[in-house]
Formats: sequence, structure tokens, C-alpha cells
Amino acid sequence: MAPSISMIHSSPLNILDFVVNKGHGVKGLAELGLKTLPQQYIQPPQERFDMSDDEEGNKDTIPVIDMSNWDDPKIADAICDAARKWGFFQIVNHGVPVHVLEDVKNATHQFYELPAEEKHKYSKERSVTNSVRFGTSFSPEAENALEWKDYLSLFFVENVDEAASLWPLVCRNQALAYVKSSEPVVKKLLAILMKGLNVNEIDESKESMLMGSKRINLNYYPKCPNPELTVGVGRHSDVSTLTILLQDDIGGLYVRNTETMKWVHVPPVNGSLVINVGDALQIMSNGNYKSVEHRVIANGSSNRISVPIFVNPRPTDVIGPLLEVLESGEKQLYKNVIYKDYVMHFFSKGHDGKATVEFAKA
Ligand SMILES: COc1cc(/C=C/C(=O)SCCNC(=O)CCNC(=O)[C@H](O)C(C)(C)COP(=O)(O)OP(=O)(O)OC[C@H]2O[C@@H](n3cnc4c(N)ncnc43)[C@H](O)[C@@H]2OP(=O)(O)O)ccc1O
Ligand SMILES: O=C(O)CCC(=O)C(=O)O
Ligand SMILES: [Fe+2]
Repeated sequence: MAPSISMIHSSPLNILDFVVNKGHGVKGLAELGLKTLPQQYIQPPQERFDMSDDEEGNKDTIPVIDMSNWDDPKIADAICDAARKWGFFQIVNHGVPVHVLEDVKNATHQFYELPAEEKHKYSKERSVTNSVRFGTSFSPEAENALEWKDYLSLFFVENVDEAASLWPLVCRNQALAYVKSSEPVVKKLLAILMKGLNVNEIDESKESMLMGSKRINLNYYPKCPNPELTVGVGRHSDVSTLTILLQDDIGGLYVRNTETMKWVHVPPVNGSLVINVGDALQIMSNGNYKSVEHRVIANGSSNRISVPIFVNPRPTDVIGPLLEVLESGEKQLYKNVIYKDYVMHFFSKGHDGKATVEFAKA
């Protein structure tokens, strides 16, 4: 029997069962026509978005960098400066064809249009592989309040073609095309960022640490009955080396300006990709490049999707500040950690802003 709103609301346990265990996700919950947000999603006041942060006066914006002349030293400087100051920037003329971006956005919608029982096949409990996971919120077992987001997460170490044979058919080719066609710009960005740290050659071991594994997430944020009480994604920094984020035209991603501590909107720019430094690169660069806190608000009038590619070390890699950086004599801020341990720590708790990186503090 299809559940009714009153059945769902009657017991707090039913919400979790419906959303997490039965695989309906928050999309299924939103489609029941809820008028009020279930209590499990109510965030503490300090984690809700204060709309006064988004007033006209807050005119800060992250840089938008044109990559068409990427080997121009001015472009390289702009990229390294943005990674040092903001940890975030947008790129245009990046070489990933517009149709590839449109196709992966459409495929994301198509995946979420599948019946719940179809998506549930990819849940942690049922998926035939750890590398394909459909889930909701961030770490529902560890969070005090849930987040208003569903995701499909596709992971691979090096060989994407092999991994992709297990990805859902409805989005497989489109996700694959997006991963493959973004690879040249990822390599260019990493080469520029490494040069900015006096690393002039990326050998095999560095290549593994910088981009030995990837995770592509298809995120879905359904329309929310009380967006002011919850979040799409709570304050966090990514644990990746770099993240390449494709967003649709709805908006709602905010980045912390680490000087003013204000939240700055990342406006959708047609055809652009949002790039951000993750914790792994903050650690390798000994804090010279910043992995900055960001969050996504919930939206009361529109569904939203985004498709981040997290470019990571391999799980077994040991990461720490690069020798080339420490040679200048700066104090070592981070110790060496096994990347898998770092990621397990990240997933073992709810989103807690910049606290994850404490795990690697020297
Ligand atoms: C979901 O909302 C998110 C996600 C993010 C992600 C931001 C990133 O930067 S992702 C990049 C992370 N890096 C990697 O994935 C590369 C390294 N990966 C690994 O080392 C492994 O895949 C692993 C993460 C350590 C998982 O190892 P495995 O041996 O396969 O063990 P599992 O039992 O599958 O998982 C262990 C533990 O982690 C949780 N978890 C695993 N994968 C995910 C995932 N894709 N999404 C959410 N949670 C995941 C899982 O809950 C397991 O804990 P249990 O207690 O449940 O057993 C940013 C913001 C977001 O809102
Ligand atoms: O949806 C977005 O714009 C950002 C999502 C995000 O920060 C993440 O998945 O790590
Ligand atoms: Fe993120």
C-alpha cells in the first residue's frame, strides 16, 4: 500500500524508514505533498541560513576565469590566487562540450524519475558494489539533523570504463562522457596549481595522490516545504584534491569568505564549472591552497540538481605536505595520513564545517 502523509507523520521512525530504508529519498517525501517539514530535518538555528547574509550589500563574488588561453601566465596566476584566497572559482571556455554538460544534467533528472524500488537497488544495503551508492542526506546514522538531499555516488580508482559497467544504465554513458571530457581541464588545473607550489613535474606517485581516484555524485535537492528550517547540504569542506562542480540554473550554493566570514553566493553561469580546492590539496599544499567551507540552501519553489566530480588520491595513498613546499622552510602544518582513514573520518560524523581537517593537524 502506498503510504499517506498522515501515516508518514504519525511516527518519527516512519520517516527514516520511508526515506532511507525504503529508498524513497527526500524526493519521495516531497512528492507526498508535505505541508510542513518533518522534525528530523529541522536544523539547529545556528545552522539555518540567515537571509540577511544575502542582502544587496554583500557584493562579493568568487572569480570567473576564462580558460581559453590557459597557458598564459596571467591565467595561471589568477587560478593560483583564487585557490589561495577563495579556494573556489568558476571556469568558462574549459573545453568540456556544452552538450556533455546538458546530457549529464538531463540524465540526473532521468535517474531520479525512476521508481523508488529501482533506485533502491543501488542503496548501501542492496548495491552489488560498494562503488555505486544511492543515498540521502550525508551520513544519516551519524547526523543529529538530516539534510534535504538525495544522491547517487559513483566511485572508481583509475579505470573508469571497468567501474562504469555497474553504473545505472539511465545515466551511465552521460556520467562517463562528463568524467572523460573533464579530464584534460582537471590535468591543466592540477599542473598549474602544482607549479604554483614549485612542483614542476607530476611523476606517477604525485599523479596518484592528485587524481588516482574519482567520485561522481548526482545530487538532487527537491522543493522543500520549510526551506528556512533546514539545509540542502550543511557547512563542510570537500575531502577531495579538487572538485569540479556542475550546477543547474537554480542557484543556492554559498561559500564562506574566510576574511569577512560572510557567505557568498556562487551564481549559476551558463556553461561554467565551479572548481574548489578540497582538504587533500589543502594538506598537500601545507595550507597554501584553501579548502573552504560551503553549503547549499534548501529551496521552497524549485527542485535543484548538481553533479560534482571529486578528484581524489587513491584510498591507500599516504598524503601529507609536499617536500617541495616544505623546502622553503615553512612550518609543517599537517602530518601524513592514509587517505582512506581521512575519508572514513569524514563520513563518520555529520557535516561540521572545517573540523575534519583537524584529523591531519601536525
Ligand atoms: C553524500 O553527501 C556528500 C558527500 C560529499 C563528498 C565529498 C567528497 O569529497 S567525496 C570524495 C571522497 N573520497 C573518496 O571517496 C575516495 C576515497 N574513498 C575511499 O577511500 C572509500 O570509498 C571509502 C569512502 C573509505 C569507503 O570505503 P569502503 O571500504 O567501500 O567502505 P563502505 O562501507 O562503503 O563505507 C564506509 C563508510 O563511509 C560511508 N560512505 C562511503 N561512501 C559514501 C558515499 N559515497 N556517500 C556517503 N557516505 C559514504 C558509509 O556510510 C560507511 O559508513 P557506515 O557507518 O555506514 O558503514 C560531500 C558532501 C556531501 O553532502
Ligand atoms: O550542490 C552543490 O552545489 C554543492 C554540493 C556539495 O558541496 C557537495 O556535494 O560536496
Ligand atoms: Fe561540497
